Amino acid sequence: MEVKFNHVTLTYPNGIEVLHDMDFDIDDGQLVALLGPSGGGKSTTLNLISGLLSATTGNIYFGDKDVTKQDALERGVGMVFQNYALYPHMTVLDNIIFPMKMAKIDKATRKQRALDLAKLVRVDDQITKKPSDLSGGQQQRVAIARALAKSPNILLLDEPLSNLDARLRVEMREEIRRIQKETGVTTIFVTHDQSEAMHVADKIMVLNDGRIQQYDDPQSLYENPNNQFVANFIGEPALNVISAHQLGTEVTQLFDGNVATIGIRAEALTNEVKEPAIKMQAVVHEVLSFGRDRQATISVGEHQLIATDVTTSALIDQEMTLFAALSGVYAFDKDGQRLPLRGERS
Ligand SMILES: Nc1ncnc2c1ncn2[C@@H]1O[C@H](COP(=O)(O)OP(=O)(O)OP(=O)(O)O)[C@@H](O)[C@H]1O
Repeated sequence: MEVKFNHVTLTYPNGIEVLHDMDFDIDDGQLVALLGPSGGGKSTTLNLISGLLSATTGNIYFGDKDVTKQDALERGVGMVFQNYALYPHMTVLDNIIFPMKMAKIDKATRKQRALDLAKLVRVDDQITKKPSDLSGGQQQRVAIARALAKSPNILLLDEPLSNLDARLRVEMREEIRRIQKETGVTTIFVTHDQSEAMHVADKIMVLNDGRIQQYDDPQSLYENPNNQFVANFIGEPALNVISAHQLGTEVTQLFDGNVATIGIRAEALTNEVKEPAIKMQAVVHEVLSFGRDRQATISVGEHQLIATDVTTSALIDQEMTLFAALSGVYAFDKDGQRLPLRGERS
């Protein structure tokens, strides 16, 4: 089911507007991540979609239907929370059956559907166990099956992986993607972990200060960030940021507008010529190798940078010329808005 926000705002009872002019469409069948730092507005946005919160102004649509005034039950959403919230005294199967029992779906139908869902989320060999006998990942699978029990219009996941250890997180994010693709249910997923969002989502909405910073597919967010916030938030290691005056007009004149800072991706920086590239005088302090990865620490004037494509042949502690491939170099104005390369503005 398509979700549409039409100029939605939310003001909490304390009078503070925390979401400003949210205007977006989520296509039917997509997996969308709401990504941003703490306090950015992710949970508030999710709760507006679920109906747990009501929009202060603006309208929310599911497909062609205006659901702005509907509560969570009427909207038919399935929700999964970070703490699973399974019923501890019920078996896995009964946990999945429970919402269908409440909805008075007949016994045989609900049992068959619960068995099908247990199979879908791959806990069909665990159905007689209690939640406490399952691993965190298995509990989360059951929580997803339970949320899908009533065939929701939309599936909402609030930081579903944050209680799992690193290895399980990677496994479960692939599982969420698989389950979502198999069911085709439009799914919205809250996370503060950029790598999680980049791996699972068809599109990512980056939220900060209650505003959409950018809403795009993962590759475009990485390659073409709208502003300094998005460029900083997406990518590991974080973007290198250098003041414009450090690099001089030779670099700033490549861009249209008043350049305040330049951002350089760690993998764009190299000691071997890459064209087209900008040049800078730098000192390489150290090049460390970690298996197939490398990481160099560098200074350019007063700025400390991290580079992942500097070879071990670089001179250490001596000034040398480094190159930054233009595809990984972004210019920002004083407000952090991205400036285009000269002649690139459409
Ligand atoms: N019940 C509330 N009353 C007043 N302000 C609130 C309430 N809940 C959240 N806020 C404020 O709304 C803003 C957005 O919060 P929200 O919880 O949506 O952010 P978030 O991105 O989900 O953060 P987190 O990752 O920490 O959960 C914050 O400034 C927060 O302080």
